[in-house]
Amino acid sequence: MVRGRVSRLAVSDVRFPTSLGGHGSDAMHTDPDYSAAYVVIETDADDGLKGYGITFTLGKGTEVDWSRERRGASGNGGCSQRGVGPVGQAGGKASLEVACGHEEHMLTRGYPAYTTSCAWLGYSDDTLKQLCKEALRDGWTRFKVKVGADVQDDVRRCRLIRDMIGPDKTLMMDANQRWDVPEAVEWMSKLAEFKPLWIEEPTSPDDILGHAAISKALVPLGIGVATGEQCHNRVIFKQLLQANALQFLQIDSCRLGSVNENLSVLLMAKKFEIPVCPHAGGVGLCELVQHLIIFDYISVSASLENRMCEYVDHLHEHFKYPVRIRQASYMPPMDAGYSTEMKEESVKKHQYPDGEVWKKLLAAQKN
Ligand SMILES: C[C@H](O)[C@@H](O)CC(=O)C(=O)O
Ligand SMILES: [Mg+2]
Repeated sequence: MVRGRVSRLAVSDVRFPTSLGGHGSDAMHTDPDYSAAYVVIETDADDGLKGYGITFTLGKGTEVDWSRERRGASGNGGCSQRGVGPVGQAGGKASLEVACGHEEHMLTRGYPAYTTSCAWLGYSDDTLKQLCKEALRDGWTRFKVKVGADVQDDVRRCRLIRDMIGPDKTLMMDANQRWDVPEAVEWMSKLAEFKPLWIEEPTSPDDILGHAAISKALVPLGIGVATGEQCHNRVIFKQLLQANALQFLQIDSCRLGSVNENLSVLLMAKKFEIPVCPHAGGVGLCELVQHLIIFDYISVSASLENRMCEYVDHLHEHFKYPVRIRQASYMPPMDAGYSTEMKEESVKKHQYPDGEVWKKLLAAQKN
């Protein structure tokens, strides 16, 4: 039920200097500062009802989103008044019981995750080894490594990570759109010995037929194609599915405009029997997408086969309701809402360019 009317809208340009540590770096984005256009919508409701929205960017992109949101054009973020949807609305006693069983599974075991935190492209070999060691100790069994800038370097780093994690753990690779179609096939034939489950974003995210050609060429190597983190609407996903262009579908909670757009993609993936393995990380993407993927399991796909959600171990401390990871799985959020709300103090400190953190950094750069 709607309570109150919108009385104020505040947009903040929030940036985190992740580039300083090489976090988030890949073949295309060598020095990203994980950032967000963060929106707070106030209402005149008696109980002080507020909504929160977020759009993830790599820094400069916030300027674009910021001006759009001030004009009221964006709807990418989630207003945090809803959590994982009510289970068992599918109708009938049988489906209600199945949904309750799946809900129970989530509550006890959580939703399986993989980590990207060990192997950003800008990390040294020593950092990669150390982070793999720690991740294995913490129970991680699925790992993603960034590739695509230099093939010899990729061979070395993939060998390193495969040696660290052993032959039985799952390895994924992510090229962040760096290649053209023939290059993607050639490059992956050189990395096939490391047994990747998928190559992610092998080429331009808009090249649907290119993805289809790569998918076809990689079948004999046992490598799937994953994509979706840059797909901005359900029509692109529809065409990717129709063209057999992907074997793993990666929704992104902020890139797709609204929860509804995400839900329609979940339904299409179910129809085409393609597993959804969401993109996450960035600023708040893990917090948001956990709701969607747990909903997918309970109410849409009802399967965990070949499914996992990305996890990146940065910036959760800035959220009021951060994700909870246990044994490499997302434990269902227990608070109402879409987990979008950031801590006021974090927003204040990281405002660009006037927050405390940026004032210091920008002054140091001048000297
Ligand atoms: C620039 C981002 O860090 C990007 O590398 C993230 C990504 O591709 C992923 O997590 O997948
Ligand atoms: Mg990616």
